[in-house]
Amino acid sequence: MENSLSPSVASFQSSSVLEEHGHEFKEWLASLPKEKSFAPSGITFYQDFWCPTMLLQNVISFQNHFHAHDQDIILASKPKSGTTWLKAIIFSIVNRTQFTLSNTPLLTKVSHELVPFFEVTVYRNNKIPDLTTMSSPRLFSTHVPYASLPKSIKESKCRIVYVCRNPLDTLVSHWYFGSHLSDIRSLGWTLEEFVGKFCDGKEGFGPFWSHVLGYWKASIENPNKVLFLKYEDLKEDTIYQIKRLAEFIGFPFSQEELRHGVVEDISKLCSLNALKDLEVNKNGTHASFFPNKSFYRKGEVGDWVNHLSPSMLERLNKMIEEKFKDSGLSFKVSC
Ligand SMILES: Nc1ncnc2c1ncn2[C@@H]1O[C@H](COP(=O)(O)OS(=O)(=O)O)[C@@H](OP(=O)(O)O)[C@H]1O
Repeated sequence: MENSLSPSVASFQSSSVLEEHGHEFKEWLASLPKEKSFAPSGITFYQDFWCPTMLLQNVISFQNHFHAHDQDIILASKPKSGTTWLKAIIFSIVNRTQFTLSNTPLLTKVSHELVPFFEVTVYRNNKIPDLTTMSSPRLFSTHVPYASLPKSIKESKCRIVYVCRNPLDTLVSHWYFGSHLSDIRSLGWTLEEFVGKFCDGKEGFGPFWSHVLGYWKASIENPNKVLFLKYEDLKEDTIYQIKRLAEFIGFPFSQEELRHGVVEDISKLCSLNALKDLEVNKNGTHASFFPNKSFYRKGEVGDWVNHLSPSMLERLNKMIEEKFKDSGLSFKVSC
C-alpha cells in the first residue's frame, strides 16, 4: 500500500499547525485518496490508514495538540473489537470507591452514552475542547493506529490498553453495525463485497492487520506501557482479565475487595445484557449519529460462522495467514 505522506507533505503538515484549517491545508486533504464506507463521509487514506473523512481534521488536531498526562488511560481499539465493554470495565474499576457497585448512579454511568471516556477524535469544529478540567485519571478512547498517535502519548508515562478481537467476528460485527446506518442500503454492498474491502484494508481505521500489529509490537517492546487484551480472553475468563487490567492501570484490588466479590460485581455490571437493558442504551444516539443500541448486539465468539460463506472464509483465512505469520499473534475464532 502506498505511503500517503511524502516528505514534503509531512513537513507541510508539521510546519503549518496554525494553518490547520486554512485553504492550502484543505486542498491537500481533498487531494488524498478516498473510498466509500458506511460513514456518510467515506474514508480517506492518511498515514497508511483509512480514516473516516469526517474525523480526519480532528485526527490531525489530536496529533498536533493533544498533551498526555502521565496518569491518563488511553483505550485503543480497531472499531468493533470490544471498546464499549472495556470503557464500562475501566470506568468501573477506576470509580469503584466513589459508587457502590450495586447502586443506580454507577449503573447509569456505565452506559455507552454517559461513561465519561473522551473519544479523542470525535468533537465538533475540529477543535479539541478544554480537557484540563477532566478529573484524574483522564479516560480517553481512540481508534487511531499506534503509528499515528500523538508523540506525547508515546513519550509520557500514560498507559495504553488495547483490545483486539478475532478478524472474523470483528468483520461481522462491523457489517451489522453498518446495517444500522441508513446509507448502507444506498451503498448497495453485499457482505461478500464488504469482505473484499476488509481484505484490501479499505474500511474505517483499516487495514485491520496493521492496526493490530502496530499495538501488538508496541506491547511487546514496552509491556508496562501497552497492555494487549483479546476480546476472546475476556469472554473466557472475565474475572482474571479484569484483575490484570486493574493492576496495569494502577488500580489493583485489595484482598478485602477480592473477598467481597468486587471483581465479580464489576463483571456483572458490565456484561452485555446489563448494558443492553439500560434505558439510556435503548434510545438516543452517540456522537449525534450512531444509535446507542447499535453498540450492543450478540457479543459472541464465533458468530461469524452464521454469516460467512466458505469462499469468504477462504479469502479471509488467506489474508490472516499472510499478514500475521511470524508475528507471534494468533486469534481464537470459536469458543
Ligand atoms: N458488555 C459487553 N460484553 C461483550 N461484548 C460487548 C459488550 N458491549 C458491546 N459488546 C459487543 O462489542 C461489539 C461492538 O464493538 P465496539 O464496542 O468496539 O464498537 S465501537 O468500536 O465502539 O463502535 C458488538 O459485538 P457484536 O455483538 O459481535 O456485533 C457488541 O455486541
